[in-house]
Amino acid sequence: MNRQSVLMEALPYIRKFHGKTIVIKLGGHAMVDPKIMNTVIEDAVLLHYVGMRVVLVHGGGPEITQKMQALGKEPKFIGGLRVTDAETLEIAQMVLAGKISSAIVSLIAKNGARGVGVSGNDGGLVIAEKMPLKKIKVGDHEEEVDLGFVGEIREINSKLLETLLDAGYIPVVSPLAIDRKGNDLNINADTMAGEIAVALKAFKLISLTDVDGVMDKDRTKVFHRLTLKNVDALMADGTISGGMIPKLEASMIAVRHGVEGAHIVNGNAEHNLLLELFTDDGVGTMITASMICL
Ligand SMILES: Nc1ncnc2c1ncn2[C@@H]1O[C@H](COP(=O)(O)OP(=O)(O)O)[C@@H](O)[C@H]1O
Ligand SMILES: CC(=O)N[C@@H](CCC(=O)OP(=O)(O)O)C(=O)O
Repeated sequence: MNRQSVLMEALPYIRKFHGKTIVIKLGGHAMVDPKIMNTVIEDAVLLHYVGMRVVLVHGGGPEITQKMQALGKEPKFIGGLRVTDAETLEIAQMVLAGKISSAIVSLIAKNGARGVGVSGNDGGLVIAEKMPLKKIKVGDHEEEVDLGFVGEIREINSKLLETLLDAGYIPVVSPLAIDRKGNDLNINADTMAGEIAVALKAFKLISLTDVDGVMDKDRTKVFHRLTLKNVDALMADGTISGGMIPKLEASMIAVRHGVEGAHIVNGNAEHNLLLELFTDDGVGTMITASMICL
């Protein structure tokens, strides 16, 4: 394709997205290579400069896991959620709000825009409650397990984010929350991104991860377009597992509540964010309420 066609393909999208809110979730597995991470932030800053209201929500699961292991703690996940004791919560706070958020804000500055790191507990942004006991299958019976300091979101007060966006900042949100008594809770970053997209009435929710999109059971084929009904079926037949579960649950919540499209994209290839948004075919998986013709 010549340069002119590339531009002509992108321009209608640039016009359509102007002034719209986009929530981009940076998965921990998509933040491994510093060079690619820089191109992701470069793209996010470009979206900001073409007039989109960009909110970044970051993860950091792999780095929390690494720190836990270095301290001799064994990480445990149930349904894609980390079992979080008091010490693990402290590690999560240090890694997420202390390190990753600050690094992203600096990268935004290097790319010529202004980012502000906020955690779910800043300004009462995310109010959650401790998650109730989860039922899991052990052999032929069910057991109830306590996930510890993991939160279930009850309320998002998006005013803080709107204020930052109105003032021209790119908010960088860490997946932590507080309960109504001010106790800290760990939140899955996909869930956080989905709920924030709903609260901000975002146009798009983009999840950058380490796979090319939602794949079939033997992981040979990527589904480029899925409806809510398709996702339900893939969840039910066991095609979806591990970290993809909260990602797709969050995508479904977002789309059910008015977000036009939730996208799962490989963040480990340069400029995939732009290719997904500004080309007709995209590169990852787009989830919509029903099949739409482009
Ligand atoms: N059907 C599926 N298609 C693609 N990936 C899947 C699927 N089911 C489970 N996964 C897993 O989900 C992972 C992405 O989730 P996760 O590890 O939590 O990423 P992130 O840290 O980017 O949020 C993939 O690396 C893959 O192992
Ligand atoms: C409750 C829960 O699971 N919290 C996550 C928060 C970070 C996260 O979600 O990071 P990724 O997006 O990289 O997976 C955790 O502790 O790993």
